[in-house]
Amino acid sequence: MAQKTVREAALNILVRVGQGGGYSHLLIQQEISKDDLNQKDVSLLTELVYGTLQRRDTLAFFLKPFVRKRVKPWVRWLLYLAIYQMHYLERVPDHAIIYEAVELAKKKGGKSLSSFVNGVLRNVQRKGVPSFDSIEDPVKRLAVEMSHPEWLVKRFVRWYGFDIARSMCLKNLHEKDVSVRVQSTKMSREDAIKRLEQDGFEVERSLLSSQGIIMKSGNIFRHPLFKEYFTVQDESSMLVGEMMDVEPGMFVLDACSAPGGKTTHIAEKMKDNGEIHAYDLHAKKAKLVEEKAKDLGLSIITAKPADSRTLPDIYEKETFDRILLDAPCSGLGVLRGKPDIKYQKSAEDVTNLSGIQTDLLEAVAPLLKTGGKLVYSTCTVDREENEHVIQQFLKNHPEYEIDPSFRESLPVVCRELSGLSQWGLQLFPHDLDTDGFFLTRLIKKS
Ligand SMILES: C[S@@+](CC[C@H](N)C(=O)[O-])C[C@H]1O[C@@H](n2cnc3c(N)ncnc32)[C@H](O)[C@@H]1O
Repeated sequence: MAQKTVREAALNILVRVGQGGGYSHLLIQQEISKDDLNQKDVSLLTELVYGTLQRRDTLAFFLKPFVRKRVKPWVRWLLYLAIYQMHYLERVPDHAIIYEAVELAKKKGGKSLSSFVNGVLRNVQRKGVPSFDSIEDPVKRLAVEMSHPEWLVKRFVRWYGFDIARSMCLKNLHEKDVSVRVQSTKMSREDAIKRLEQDGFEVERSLLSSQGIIMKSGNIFRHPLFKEYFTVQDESSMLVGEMMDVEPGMFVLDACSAPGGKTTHIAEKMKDNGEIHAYDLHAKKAKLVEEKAKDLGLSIITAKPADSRTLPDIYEKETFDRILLDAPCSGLGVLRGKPDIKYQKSAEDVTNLSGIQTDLLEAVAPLLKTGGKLVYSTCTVDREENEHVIQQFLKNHPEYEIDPSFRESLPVVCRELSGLSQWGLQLFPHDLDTDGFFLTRLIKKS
């Protein structure tokens, strides 16, 4: 695909995301599979879409002094796309970026629009973008500079203070390395690393999971062993499987399991011996868990659709040795890979989700055996969905406590992190370059 066409494809995706017509990561995936893109095109498309979307609010601030009238959404996205490249990317000279934007404007909107786009971009080039110093309020300034909505920045600052909020927002703007988990009943991590290095990949060992490998270069999705031996999973998610403290032969419940990343990890930890009962609200999603287990050659997982709030109707009390509640959440920890989320979620969503998380926890808690362990996790950095859910639960359930061995069973690199509290571990994206993630382990006292 010619570079100009990649820019057009990027613009089309941005416009669709802006209209609420799809998620950026899925639309990029669709575009990649539709066209025969080479690796360079794929990288450029991904960079243009994510970069522009990640910086949307900053780009709007940059553009404001140069556009006084209302413009159509696609024209606005075209200008954002061009200013993103002019301001943040060094590879392409400004005149080439402006030329391509003007050509695109001509193709989509005719001569007068192309003159408008040309005029705006030439002005931006000549006068430069406005300085953030013109925004007096520090929270507002941070929100604009880091392109995060103000309500969210306010919340981050309220929970964690200005410095952590700033580091987190900054990290959210940048892509992270892909990490994978090796199917440990089939291959050791060392053998996997040897094989990948022989095949030209650069990799690092994860410090959060003995099965984790961080890909520093190379496209793991195209590796011949990918489907049967590897699962793409953030290191923070791998930590959940590690912290489940399972053994072969156990009876395990995974209450919110799709697409099955953690379920299959737990099965691997159990050496595919025992039983895992996996549920997800949607039948289609529960199928994904079964398919994932099949690809990896794991036999102990049974996945079914159900609202896990109804599981007490299916199971006797004190049935399971281990329970995982990897709860549905706002996803505010995964903004690096899914920038759309920051513009879509609201404080009200967070509150609603914390209600669902509490209900799920209340429903599954009676199903744990005395002496059994329950891991609660989310991929968010919001206290209302994390510590507050756990605090409230423990207040109402004196039979439960935080597992006293939780802290010492964490990997060494996690033990001094600022997010480690009496309620669990809040991983920030800037701590260990993972997603933002919360996890804790409760134990039912005997
Ligand atoms: C964070 S995701 C789970 C990710 C999964 N554990 C993994 O590692 O691949 C949360 C899941 O909970 C499911 N879910 C939401 N509400 C639910 C409910 N009431 N009962 C069961 N599953 C639910 C969603 O469909 C979603 O797949």
